[in-house]
Amino acid sequence: MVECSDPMIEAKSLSKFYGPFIATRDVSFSVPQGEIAAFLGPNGAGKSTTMKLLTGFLTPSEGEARIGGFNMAEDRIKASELIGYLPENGPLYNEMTPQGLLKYIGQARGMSRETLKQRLDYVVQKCSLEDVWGKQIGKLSRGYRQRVGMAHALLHDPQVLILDEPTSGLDPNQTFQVRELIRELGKTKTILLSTHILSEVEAVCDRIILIDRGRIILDGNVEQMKGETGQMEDQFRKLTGTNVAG
Ligand SMILES: Nc1ncnc2c1ncn2[C@@H]1O[C@H](COP(=O)(O)OP(=O)(O)OP(=O)(O)O)[C@@H](O)[C@H]1O
Repeated sequence: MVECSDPMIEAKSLSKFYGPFIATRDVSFSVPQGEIAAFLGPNGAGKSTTMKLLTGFLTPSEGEARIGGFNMAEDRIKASELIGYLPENGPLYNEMTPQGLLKYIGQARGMSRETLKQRLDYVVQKCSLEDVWGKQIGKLSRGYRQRVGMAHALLHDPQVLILDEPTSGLDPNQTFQVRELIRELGKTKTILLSTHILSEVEAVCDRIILIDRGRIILDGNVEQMKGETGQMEDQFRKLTGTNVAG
């Protein structure tokens, strides 16, 4: 367990340019230990790009990503060990089964047999994977693939979770279950999650970071996000000038 006086998640002036196109510009925020922060913004605002920069899947054009005080560019292995990352669409190995994939990942991470068994039991139960444990991932529904991705992110019991639309593709029962799981995990972990479901934010998050066209336009609590009308959707529309994504 890293005891860290620095923020657990820190974006410092992160910019990502694709040729002349600016995906993110000067994105700065930090999430302290034990906080659940929502990362909101319209489609194409730069949420996934920022999450990929924070997790080291993309290299920033400018700026710095820090996890648990470790600079992702300089201490990538130490920083990565602290992170569980649920990417937007996989990557999952379609020809493997959840059982095969998660065992393989646990072994690659150097887990002992006993620890791996305990962690597999935990993620199977928490992510409700019993029914699909031996099926090919490529043949699973979107919701089940999402749950395998969540199990992948949780397997090594990381201190920091970066979850890109964790409830996307889930039915209402599963959405409720994952929300409860995130709430439970938030008691001990630091979480940054992106979502388009504003009710979810109110239900689980302490903090809201809103991005639009690559720039942070609000960083505050739920009350600040509700604004004058007391409705997050109104404030979202007002600040981003677009329709609320559903
Ligand atoms: N490899 C790339 N090359 C060029 N442009 C890219 C690339 N990857 C992302 N972009 C662009 O960067 C912008 C930000 O994309 P990003 O996926 O981060 O948005 P997002 O906020 O996660 O959107 P969504 O809510 O739709 O998932 C978009 O305009 C996207 O088209």
